[in-house]
Amino acid sequence: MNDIRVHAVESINLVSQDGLEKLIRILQSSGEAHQVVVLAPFTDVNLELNNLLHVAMQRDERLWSMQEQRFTRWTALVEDLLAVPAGTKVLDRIKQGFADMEDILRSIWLVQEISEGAKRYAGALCDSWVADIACHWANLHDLSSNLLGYADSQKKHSVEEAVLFVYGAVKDGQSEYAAASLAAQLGAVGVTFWNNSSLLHNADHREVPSALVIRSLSYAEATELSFFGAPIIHSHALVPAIAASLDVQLRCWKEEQDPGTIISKHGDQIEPNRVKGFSIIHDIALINVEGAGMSGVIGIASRLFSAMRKASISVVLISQASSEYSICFAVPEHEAERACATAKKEFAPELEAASIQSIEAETGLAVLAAVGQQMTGQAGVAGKFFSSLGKAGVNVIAIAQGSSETNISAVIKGSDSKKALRALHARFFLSKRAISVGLLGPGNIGGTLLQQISKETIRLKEQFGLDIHIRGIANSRKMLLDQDGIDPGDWKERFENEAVELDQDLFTRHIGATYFPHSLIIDCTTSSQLAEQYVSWLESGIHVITPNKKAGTAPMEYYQRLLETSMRTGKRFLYETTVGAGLPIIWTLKDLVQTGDTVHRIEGIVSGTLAWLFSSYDGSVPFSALVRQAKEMGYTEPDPRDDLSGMDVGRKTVILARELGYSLEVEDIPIQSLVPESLDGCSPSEFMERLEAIDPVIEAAYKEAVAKGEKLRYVGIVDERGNCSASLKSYASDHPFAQASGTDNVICFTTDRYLSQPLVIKGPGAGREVTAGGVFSDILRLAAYLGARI
Ligand SMILES: NC(=O)C1=CN([C@@H]2O[C@H](COP(=O)(O)OP(=O)(O)OC[C@H]3O[C@@H](n4cnc5c(N)ncnc54)[C@H](O)[C@@H]3O)[C@@H](O)[C@H]2O)C=CC1
Ligand SMILES: N[C@@H](CC=O)C(=O)O
Ligand code: NA
Repeated sequence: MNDIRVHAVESINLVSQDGLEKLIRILQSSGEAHQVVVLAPFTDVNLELNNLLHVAMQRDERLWSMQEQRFTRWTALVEDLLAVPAGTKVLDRIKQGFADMEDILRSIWLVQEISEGAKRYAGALCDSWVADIACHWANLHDLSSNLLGYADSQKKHSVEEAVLFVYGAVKDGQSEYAAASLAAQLGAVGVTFWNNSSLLHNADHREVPSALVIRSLSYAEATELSFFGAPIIHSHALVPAIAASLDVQLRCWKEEQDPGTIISKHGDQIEPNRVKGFSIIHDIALINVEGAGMSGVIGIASRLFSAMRKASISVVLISQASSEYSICFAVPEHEAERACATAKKEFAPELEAASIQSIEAETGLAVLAAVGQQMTGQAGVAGKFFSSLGKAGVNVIAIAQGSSETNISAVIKGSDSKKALRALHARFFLSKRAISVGLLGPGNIGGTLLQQISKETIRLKEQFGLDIHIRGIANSRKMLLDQDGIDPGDWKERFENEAVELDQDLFTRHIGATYFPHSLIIDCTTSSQLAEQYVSWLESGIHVITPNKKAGTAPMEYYQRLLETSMRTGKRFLYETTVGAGLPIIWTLKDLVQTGDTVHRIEGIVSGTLAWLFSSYDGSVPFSALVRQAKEMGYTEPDPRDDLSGMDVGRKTVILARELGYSLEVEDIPIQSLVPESLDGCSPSEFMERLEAIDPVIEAAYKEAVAKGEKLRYVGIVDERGNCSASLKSYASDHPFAQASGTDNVICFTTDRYLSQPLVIKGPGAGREVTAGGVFSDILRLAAYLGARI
């Protein structure tokens, strides 16, 4: 076998430096020693040429100036691209070509008619210039090249040069057929079809953005997909390749590095998926022929379809009930009326005799097909296909399975086609642990979480099959939605440019899309209004993860409903970071309770902000200045009054007490506020401006503690009876609380098992990294529930 590969380059602009450079790169990286490039007329060149011929036919005086402009453009191009002497030779040929063209234009002008021959000649002339330029360019880049007209190439059985450019007499769209035929004739190893639009995906990637590139197909699968409207594959071009058992590569010019799809004899056995792809034919009508008198009568179907054949109506799909009471078949919608009329004419006697009752067309439909040779005889594929459609609420109007069993087809409403494709794609191709994620509040924590996810996405997918698709991000005003996923490493710019006004319902519906195996909303806000939605999110199948304390401290009635809904629906509500940020507080407590320990008392420093403020404050820098720093560092609540008022600590103690089964409300517990009354009612920004008012209060408390040789610490307590409190205390310097530094939280659990020596958890309890890390752990915990082996 010759070491030759034939390339068909369709609709690709080679007449530019970028185009030529890319071509050389591609040819140089191709493994074969000899390459044949079959050029198809570049559409723009073609359009310009057609226009010129028409102007000549209309005897429009502008013809000659147009021709002059073309000449200037072509010569400038050659001068730009090619050095002397190669350039001079090409230029001479172009000059000669323009002289010939002038003769052709004059003859058209005279006879006012454009003959096919003139068109072909002019087209081939342009192609030959493109080939000439490309050929010289390749020679200049150390690829020995030659060019040949298509007719002459038909006599070739070997290729000597590194690259042979074949041009001319190939109509647009047919270069692939010509290339495949030439490849067969030359005994090439394969043929590559280059297109300029896209790679071949397992579903239309404009409708299913997460569609994947199909890597291998058998001839039968490729033919079937092309019949069902898959772009890129032209089944007629496959014919010579199939006859010669050639491998066919489908590649995209815009994605030079991607190896694309290989179509080969045994291509169905390479990829593990039994279903290779989904395709859809839009604008279909279903013609229903119904009548009790058809049952058992021989020849009805054959009369019907031969009538369609005679009328040249292409029948896309046929489905007949086994009762033979009805036959329905799909035709292109624009043929619906003619198909009905043809059938009515054919069966006029039967209609008259009422043995056929009706022949009617239903329009606005689409045919959806699953294609894959390995589906054959596989129980369950059809079940999965139809149950996915059912779950997505797509009504199946008719069903057909090709006798080759390479496809299963369903007729559905055209308006359902996007929904159907997405549902099928998710079910057949997305990992079972693909999660549609919506992030509310891309601030300190949410923003850092996105960074962390961005760094780990690939590893999580490879290691655990966990496929995180961030499909929505929203702040309090705007939202960014994306079907496939927003790159978490690059969300900010997209958010700034593309985000639209926030529509909470739309956001939730988008994240909860049924065609994703799992959905999750991460609430990184402090919003109570959002916390009130958790129950409905869980009800609609969306898991919830949050560092927001508002749901955990909502009125008991709602809180209990939330837990009950999570239990009943199996959708998770995870909130580890609501106490002690990333520290494992909630899960430790749950473990103690669930393993039968009795928790008597929880006492601790649970505010990272207050911990940092009191361990940093020594009177040298005003307390207010430290508060500003704490906010800068991302320790405080969005409104730092939530920390300084003790409310944040109060909320955390309530969350812990509720874990122990106590029923209580935040409003009912004593909380000591450090915020002077004068600052209570002002706005958050005004509060920050007038923060100095807090300094005397703290200074006095600090001096008092120092006088006793103690340190100030703000602590939360859940006592033996479940009473909670939050207050500022002072501790002797050998007390574990006094020794805490930075944002350290220190939480002591006194239990039956940890009685004389309480169980102590200590570590940073606020900050962007640790908190986002804690939220991320909750995501992985969720993934583990969903079956990931993490
Ligand atoms: N900062 C920390 O160390 C810790 C924070 N948390 C909690 O994490 C949450 C987030 O805190 P930060 O990131 O520091 O706050 P932040 O102020 O930096 O970010 C909050 C984000 O929420 C958005 N937002 C507010 N209301 C919204 C709404 N209704 N819909 C959509 N977006 C809305 C804001 O636009 C902002 O993007 C809070 O609940 C906080 O209590 C929990 C543990 C530690
Ligand atoms: N502002 C809070 C953040 C964590 O919940 C704190 O300082 O602890
Ligand atoms: Na925690």
